[in-house]
Amino acid sequence: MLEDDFGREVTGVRVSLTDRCNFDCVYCHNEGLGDTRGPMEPQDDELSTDTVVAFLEVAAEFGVDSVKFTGGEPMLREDVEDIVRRAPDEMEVSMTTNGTFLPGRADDLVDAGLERVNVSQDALDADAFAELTQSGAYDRVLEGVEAALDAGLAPVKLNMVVFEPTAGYVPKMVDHVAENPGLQLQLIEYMPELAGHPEWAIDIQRVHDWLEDRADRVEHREMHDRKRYWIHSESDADADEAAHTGTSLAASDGGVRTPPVDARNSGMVEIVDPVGNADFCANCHRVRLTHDGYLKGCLNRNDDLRDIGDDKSSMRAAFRETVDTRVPYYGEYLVETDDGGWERNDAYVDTDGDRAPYEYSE
Ligand SMILES: Nc1nc2c(ncn2[C@@H]2O[C@H](COP(=O)(O)OP(=O)(O)OP(=O)(O)O)[C@@H](O)[C@H]2O)c(=O)[nH]1
Ligand SMILES: C[S@@+](CC[C@H](N)C(=O)[O-])C[C@H]1O[C@@H](n2cnc3c(N)ncnc32)[C@H](O)[C@@H]1O
Ligand code: SF4
Ligand code: SF4
Repeated sequence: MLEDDFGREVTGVRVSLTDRCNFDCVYCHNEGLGDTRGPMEPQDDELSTDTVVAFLEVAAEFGVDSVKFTGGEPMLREDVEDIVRRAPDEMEVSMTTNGTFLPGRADDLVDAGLERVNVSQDALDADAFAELTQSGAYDRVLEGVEAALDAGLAPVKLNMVVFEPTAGYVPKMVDHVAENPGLQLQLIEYMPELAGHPEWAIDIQRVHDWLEDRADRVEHREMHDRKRYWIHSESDADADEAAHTGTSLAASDGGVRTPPVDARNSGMVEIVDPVGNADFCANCHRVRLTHDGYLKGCLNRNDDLRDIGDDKSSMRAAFRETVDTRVPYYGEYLVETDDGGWERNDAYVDTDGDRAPYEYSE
């Protein structure tokens, strides 16, 4: 297993299969690949099926035991099933998707070896969903979640980005997963680093505090030192109160409610809180492959992109170099200033990437 200079072993790879998407979510960081907007058709710069598989085989040689397929929207590619089928047996294979293409394909993905899936769902309300994703596909996403559950993917995690426009929906989403066996929830702190709009962020600690108050059990996940809360669902009356409390989660004075009185079921809620979190970065064990064949050591960086080339020897070299040079983003690449802000560490001002950064536009 390869380890970087900060003692972080690399155990996972995240592979963006495309930078295209059928949604245009207002918050999208697109895993650092620039805008998702553009043609929907397959593009010439996308890695071939064979290249993705060869890269995974190289990663397995280095002891990597999990792969996450992401995008853009990974299921816009017709060969996802093929790639999953050909992934090394020793790897846990998962995918993060907006869910719209799961109906009709979830069974084939399971046959191919997909073990679990994360589906992005930011709200339980069609209008809010449409506003956030700039799409009218709410019902289709719900069908996608059902298809994933029916196909036996376990767990099915709902990914919800928590920021000003969604914070009010947190309590309902928490109840939703507590009431539906097979579902789990990831509350993802809004990351403005690539997407801009820092003013949309809310204080994620308030969500931690609120969950802590409701949880029967709290666990720490080794990866990123993330916290997991096990939550009972509430009676309908409590859910109404929780929805009200959710509105106050978005308000500056915060909102903490009393524990549930009528517990029926239990669900897992995990908080993904990377922003300004040096502990999160100190426990980061994955490298990323872009849709057009560049390795990067950190989601937030685009100045260290390394071409994997076409053959396994260049892939091995790029992998080793990427691990050798990867650094925790918060705490090392960025260092905290006296006034609590973050500035780039002079040691990393001269970077040696092979490629110009991907671009975003408003
Ligand atoms: N900054 C940062 N954000 C991350 C990292 N991993 C996940 N995230 C955030 O969480 C989002 C959802 O991640 P997913 O790809 O669904 O899955 P995951 O939580 O990383 O992995 P699993 O829980 O194991 O499925 C990402 O798109 C990021 O916004 C990371 O290493 N660094
Ligand atoms: C970039 S998407 C790619 C996969 C797929 N299209 C989807 O939406 O699930 C991966 C995850 O990143 C999350 N995400 C996108 N932009 C984000 C941001 N600015 N802050 C936090 N999470 C974000 C999305 O919610 C989604 O769960
Ligand atoms: S569905 Fe995923 S990739 Fe597409 S715009 Fe939304 S977050 Fe970005
Ligand atoms: S080092 Fe980069 S990719 Fe890893 S957790 Fe920190 S911000 Fe995320």
